[in-house]
Amino acid sequence: MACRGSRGPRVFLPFLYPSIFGPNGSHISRFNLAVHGRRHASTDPSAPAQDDIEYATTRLNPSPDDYSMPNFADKAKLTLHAGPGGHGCISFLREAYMADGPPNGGDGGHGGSIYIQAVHSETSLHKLARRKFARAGRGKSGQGSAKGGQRGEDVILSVPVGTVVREISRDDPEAVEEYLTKKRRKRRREPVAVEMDEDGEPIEDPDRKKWILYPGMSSSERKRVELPDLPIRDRLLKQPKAPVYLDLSRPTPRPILLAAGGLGGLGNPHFVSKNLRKPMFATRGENAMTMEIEMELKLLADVGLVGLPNAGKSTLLRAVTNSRARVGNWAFTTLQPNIGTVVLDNNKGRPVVKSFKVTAEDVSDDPWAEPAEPELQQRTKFTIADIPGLIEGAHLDRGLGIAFLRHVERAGVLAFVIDLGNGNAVEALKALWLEVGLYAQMREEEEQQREREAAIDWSASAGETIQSDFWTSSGVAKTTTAGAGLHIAGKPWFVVATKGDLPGAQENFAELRDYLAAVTRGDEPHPSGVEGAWIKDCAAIPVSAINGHGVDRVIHWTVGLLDG
Ligand SMILES: Nc1nc2c(ncn2[C@@H]2O[C@H](COP(=O)(O)OP(=O)(O)OP(=O)(O)O)[C@@H](O)[C@H]2O)c(=O)[nH]1
Ligand SMILES: [Mg+2]
Repeated sequence: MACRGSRGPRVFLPFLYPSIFGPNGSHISRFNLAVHGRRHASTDPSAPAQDDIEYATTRLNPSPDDYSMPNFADKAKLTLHAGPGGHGCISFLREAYMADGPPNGGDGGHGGSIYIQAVHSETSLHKLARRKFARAGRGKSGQGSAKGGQRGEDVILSVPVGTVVREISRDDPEAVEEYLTKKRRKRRREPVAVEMDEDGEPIEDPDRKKWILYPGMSSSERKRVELPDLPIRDRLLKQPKAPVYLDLSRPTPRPILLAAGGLGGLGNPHFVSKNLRKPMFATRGENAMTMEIEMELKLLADVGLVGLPNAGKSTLLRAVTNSRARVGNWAFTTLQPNIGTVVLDNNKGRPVVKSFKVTAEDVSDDPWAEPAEPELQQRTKFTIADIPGLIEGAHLDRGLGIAFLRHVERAGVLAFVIDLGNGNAVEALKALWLEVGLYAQMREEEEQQREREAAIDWSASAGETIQSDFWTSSGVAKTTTAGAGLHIAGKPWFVVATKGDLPGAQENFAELRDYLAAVTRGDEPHPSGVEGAWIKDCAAIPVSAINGHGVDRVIHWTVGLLDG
């Protein structure tokens, strides 16, 4: 696969091509040795320092202002207001020669609900983060001539695949009402004294507030009117059980309910009985729930690049993809994650790199359907996430902290990008793994805490509500904690030893390679120190991303790990 835009200076780097040149360097020609000696012998005082090497401005060595930075947010907090129901109507048929017609008040419309859907077309939460709240439509009230009110408009929040949704709090006035009504009804069956308020006045039945009385009634009529028991109504949609926790790691074929709208009130024809032919009342629409949610996007790339600041991660991303990530010779050039796509088939259907992935395609339209049998599919591309650099002590919130690691947490493969021209590569790798290990530990503790909290049932009507259980029944499962730290340390990983063109890179690389061989043999512990971590084949691939040298091997190696 040809590297994109590899038009740097013609530097010959034999150690980037070990398959052509034997380990003893026997095939290196005199000319090559001369070039090599001039560029890499760090002991040579005439060797140019890193900053002295002039690189032409190319796609891989762009000027710092040649980049694209789409809007991006990986966190959002929203307050959801479901729509309240419209009121029922009190009305009677009036026609010529029919002065006293039957009741014909329409029912109120139901309030709109709020749903969430994970779609591939969204890549960021910035639109929702700006919005702060989402409000579904209110149901319209019913009208005369048996005209039902219009339903409130539903709201569907479209979020990127990889979003985790957590409920922070909810206020469901109807659930509280339902609970109190049940309690009151139970008490009414037992003879009790009428409840009095502080002034000794009898407390008005709270159920009365749920009725609308005919506006033409006098106040004495209002006091005398006998209201029936509130009808028990079936909910169209059950509120999801608290606390909502959704891990939308796959596109959802249908929107998932977050907050159901209130039911519309009933018009007066519903209350006609043998004894009451002209009911002068209707019911009010239900109040709707308010819910506060927090969303967190964990990008779903196949490969995650982890490295110290200024290591060359963004340059590597540019070299293997069409990304226009910002590159600059200073730390923290990248401030938000970049995703690039490596195309393996040149978009012509003919594979350049053969790769297969196991898919359990979520094409089924039914979220409750059994997951489909996995099948083998030709992989035509894979994605790489480049995140801001980590510095030593990032877990203590130094630099930009370790929060960005959430974007590589779900990657299938981790690629540690290490600058061969900047200090000992082995030490750099250990420092990075330390931060990654601490991050994994922190996430696992958070997860356990959340599970403990979820086990406590705070709701009054515990176990009574039925949820729309998409997340549990369809396999979009809650994240389960693996053994301590293993959910990241258990992933396949490799090292991309970059800036191979710099002086001293070769010795540094040789030390790194020996160290990784020892880790693979089991002579050295895994750099994270986690027991049982992945050490099947720890490799280091030397590249010079700025020249596009060696980057094809990164692609082949990654594909091997993804397929493995
Ligand atoms: N000599 C040489 N320089 C390189 C190579 N790759 C990247 N650089 C330079 O290293 C500097 C940093 O590169 P970036 O790609 O921005 O590094 P980064 O890891 O993304 O940095 P942050 O985003 O700050 O974490 C730039 O000046 C690049 O031109 C390489 O292979 N050889
Ligand atoms: Mg960068």
